[in-house]
Amino acid sequence: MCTAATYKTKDFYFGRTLDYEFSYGDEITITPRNFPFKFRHTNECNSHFAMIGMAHIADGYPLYYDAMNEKGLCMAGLNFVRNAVYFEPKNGKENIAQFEFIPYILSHCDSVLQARKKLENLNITNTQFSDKLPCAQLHWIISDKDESLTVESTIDGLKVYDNPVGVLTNNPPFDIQMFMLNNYMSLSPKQPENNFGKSAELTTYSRGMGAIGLPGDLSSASRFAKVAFTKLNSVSGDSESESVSQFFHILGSVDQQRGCCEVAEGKYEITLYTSCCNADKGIYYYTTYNNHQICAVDMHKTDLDMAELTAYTPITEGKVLFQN
Ligand SMILES: C[C@H](CCC(=O)NCCS(=O)(=O)O)[C@H]1CC[C@H]2[C@@H]3[C@H](O)C[C@@H]4C[C@H](O)CC[C@]4(C)[C@H]3C[C@H](O)[C@]12C
Repeated sequence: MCTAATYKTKDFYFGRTLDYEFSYGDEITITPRNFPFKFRHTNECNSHFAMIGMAHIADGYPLYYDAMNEKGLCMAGLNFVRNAVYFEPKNGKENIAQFEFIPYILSHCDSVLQARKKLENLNITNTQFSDKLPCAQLHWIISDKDESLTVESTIDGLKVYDNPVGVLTNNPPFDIQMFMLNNYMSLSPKQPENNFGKSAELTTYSRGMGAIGLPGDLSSASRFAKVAFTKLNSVSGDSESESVSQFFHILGSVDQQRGCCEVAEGKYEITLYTSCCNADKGIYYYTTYNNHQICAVDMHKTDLDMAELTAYTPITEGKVLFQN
């Protein structure tokens, strides 16, 4: 399972948890402006916006899971198993292979508005990166400081939804996830009033009772409601450290601990990493399952006019800071 969220203070933040039972070999990858993107079915692009994000690099190509570009446009792919359908290339369409979708949008678009235009004529194709890497079944969130979209390629074609809550998890399809939020509209960070019945003498015996009914399990529908409630009610200072700290707390509300989600005999899905992009500053923050120290890579500390990728292996072991 995975969860993505946005957050706005002085700057705009975007990130995701990557929940899975194994890693493909992830690297924080900077694609500079002159890296040649040889798209499979459309014109190659040798000069474009630079981007940074988490990717698996295969044959020198950045297979991004989530990323932002230098203009502050952000995007993440999350599992959408059994619902994602990709098509053969179609005449008259901009045909983009599933694995090219993040690089294509982030190299060409400076905003969600521009991405929306690109999506009007886009067909996500079932072209595999290689025999060893079949198509991942995903749907996507595309965000900037002003708005978010959800993109789903299904049997009915490409669907583009406004995403007013700025969150995404996995199944069911996005319109159903949004509809199910109706069930939670009476939840509140404030203590509840007794609306149950006048004759029942009910008291608030604990703090936090306004959100009783907010799900806490790890299913995708439950994480959607949990993280949306947490994000929409989040309060923090607007400094970089307060904002980043709060962002990790928002996604921490749907963190997956080893042992709670068994996917095969003795195999468990865990939060392999959590990312937080400062989309205004081009900084990619992350933590990993065993490293809670927030680490960061700043895209502007590399030469963005190069043609070669720069990759950083995530620091996966944490250190305890003894004070005595
Ligand atoms: C496994 C990841 C999604 C995690 C997730 O959503 N888990 C939820 C599990 S569940 O549904 O709720 O059961 C996805 C996100 C991005 C994916 C990767 C990216 O799409 C880039 C390439 C694409 C290639 O086609 C396959 C390898 C790959 C390197 C993908 C491997 C894997 O499918 C990734 C890493």
